[in-house]
Amino acid sequence: MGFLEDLQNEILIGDGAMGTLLYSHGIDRCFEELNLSRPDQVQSIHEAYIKAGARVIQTNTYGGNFIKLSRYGLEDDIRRINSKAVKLARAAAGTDAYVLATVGGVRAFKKSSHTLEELKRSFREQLFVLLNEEIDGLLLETFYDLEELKAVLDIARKETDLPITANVSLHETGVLQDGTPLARGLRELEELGADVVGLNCRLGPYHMLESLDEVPLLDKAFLSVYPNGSLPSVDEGRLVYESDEGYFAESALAFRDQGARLIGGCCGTTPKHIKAMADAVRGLEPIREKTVKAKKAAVSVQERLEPAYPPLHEIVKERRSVIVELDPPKTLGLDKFFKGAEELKKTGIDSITLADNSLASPRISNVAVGTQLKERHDMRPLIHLTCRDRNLIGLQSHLMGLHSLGLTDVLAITGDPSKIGDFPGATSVYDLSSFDLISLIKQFNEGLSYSGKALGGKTNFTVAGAFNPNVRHLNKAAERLEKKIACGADYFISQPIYSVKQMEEVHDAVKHLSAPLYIGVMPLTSSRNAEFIHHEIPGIKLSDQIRSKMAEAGSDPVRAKAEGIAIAKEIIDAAFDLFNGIYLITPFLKYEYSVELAEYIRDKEQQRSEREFSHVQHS
Ligand SMILES: Cc1cc2nc3c(=O)[nH]c(=O)nc-3n(C[C@H](O)[C@H](O)[C@H](O)COP(=O)(O)OP(=O)(O)OC[C@H]3O[C@@H](n4cnc5c(N)ncnc54)[C@H](O)[C@@H]3O)c2cc1C
Ligand code: MET
Ligand SMILES: [Zn+2]
Repeated sequence: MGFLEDLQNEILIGDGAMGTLLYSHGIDRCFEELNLSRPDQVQSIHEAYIKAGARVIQTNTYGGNFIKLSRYGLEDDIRRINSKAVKLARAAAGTDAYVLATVGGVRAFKKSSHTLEELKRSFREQLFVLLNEEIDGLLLETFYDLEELKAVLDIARKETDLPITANVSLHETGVLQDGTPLARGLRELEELGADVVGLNCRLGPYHMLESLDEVPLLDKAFLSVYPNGSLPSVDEGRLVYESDEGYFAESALAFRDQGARLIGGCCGTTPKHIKAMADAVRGLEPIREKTVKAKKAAVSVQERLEPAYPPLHEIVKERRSVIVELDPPKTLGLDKFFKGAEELKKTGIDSITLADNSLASPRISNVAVGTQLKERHDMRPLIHLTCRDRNLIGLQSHLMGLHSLGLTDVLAITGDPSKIGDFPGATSVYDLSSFDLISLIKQFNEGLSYSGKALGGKTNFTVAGAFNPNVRHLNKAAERLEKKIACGADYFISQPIYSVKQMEEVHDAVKHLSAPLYIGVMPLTSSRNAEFIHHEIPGIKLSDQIRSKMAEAGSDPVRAKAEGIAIAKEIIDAAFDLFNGIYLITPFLKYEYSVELAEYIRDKEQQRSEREFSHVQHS
């Protein structure tokens, strides 16, 4: 008989964890390398599981791919590690158990961490080694990312007729990370040729049972389930799992009732758990019919509310649009800030943009300031949102908070690293990249959290991405914008530009993009300010002419301001025919600069329309 033939008629018990068991024995390094350095230890764990009643064991190859092994400098040992792993499992199994060769998922919650092509290369290499050894099937496990699992499954299915088990992992009950309901995800895996499909890791029996409630028996594929021992807790810095075997015996019976035919354990489980499950289901037939529980009343996803304002990316496609960065102060007083905001409001600008602790130094929260601008000053705030200061939990909480306050305009950025700011020792979080953050916000607009959980409503954010043209290869910077558009960016806002020539080059580099760009203009305030920007801001070079104009103004603040404004106006003149959107950056809260430039743009635009109007009348 073979693995799949046995599953036709009976419930097979799988093994339990390898990694956490080794860890509980005090081993805290690359577990797969132990196949070479401590083969006895790996084999004795396999033997302990078989003795406990496991009839299906898995090789110690979970992280045996190029991407994971190269983290330990073991990329040259991929073949040896995987091939030895199969030999150890085979030696332990004899004819008492089937040996499945394990291939573990790589992507955790960041899609952008590895491209699909990198993943495929890495898996292909590992699969090639495993399939050349004496195995009874493959076990693809711990895949949070369905796209990744489908890619591996597709490769494997084309390479072998051996049975393939494909297990996904969930952050939330019943739903995959991208929002796909579990039942649908498993069906897709079955259609791609998986012989056994199911769940492993991350959740304990309780949440796995809840998840399986909504999964019917499939046409061809059998169901598998490998729960974790429990949620982990931390004991003196070490992760520990606590659950008793009695609970696992009950759970095994409940898994059988849900239609599972291959039942094992994942992180935190031990031979004791496996024995309890094997004893519990021994002699029991698998169920052959299952009534799927009526779906819990779907969370009523309200239709997306209309945003309070027309989206900036639509406005700027139609007409001239000015947005002004006026940063929340670094100290407590806000009088000058709101005075500046009121003055800017009179110029008719479309929005005030609020930095998120720019240059990695703390400023008054832009959400607090933005809410006051909106509520008390009837102005439209655009909130910068960095990945530096908040982890994946904080970012999602922040987004829900912004939504509840009606702050729907956001600029999603990576954020300057902490080491350049006032607190260089502070952690730069970077759980997400700017690309991931843009995708996350768009996922919120679809009513789903990062883990695919329903948010009970849809947000209506519009998302800007940052554009830094002050780099060596402008075409590479433009490629990043294309990638940001693919993630969902609606428009872009650029760093300041200081030369007409650069303005034209930028226009050439972005004119093919579907998303509009607000071009950055920041007036110089003094010769020292100009010299600082020229010498110390990476990528920005001012022309000799600009620097000498600022130098000639000397230390007279009135003359320096006049020069700074005059230079900015020249840049604005050059921008006028190339970009509808202008982003004025206020230097050091000196709002009078931005007010004067915003008035200049408004008047220039007005004169232009009057000219066009009279031209139409006379023609
Ligand atoms: C309009 C605007 C507003 C900003 N507001 C803030 C703010 O409020 N708070 C704050 O902390 N920072 C702010 N910044 C700075 C910004 O976070 C950093 O400049 C950032 O690292 C680059 O923008 P990004 O976040 O889109 O980075 P990404 O495009 O995600 O780039 C990430 C990393 O790749 C590098 N990179 C980008 N393009 C290239 C390229 N072509 N070649 C090589 N390397 C490249 C970047 O230097 C960066 O380290 C702002 C920038 C802009 C343009
Ligand atoms: C991280 S999920 C578990 C991987 C593998 N099956 C192990 O037990 O070590
Ligand atoms: Zn696990």
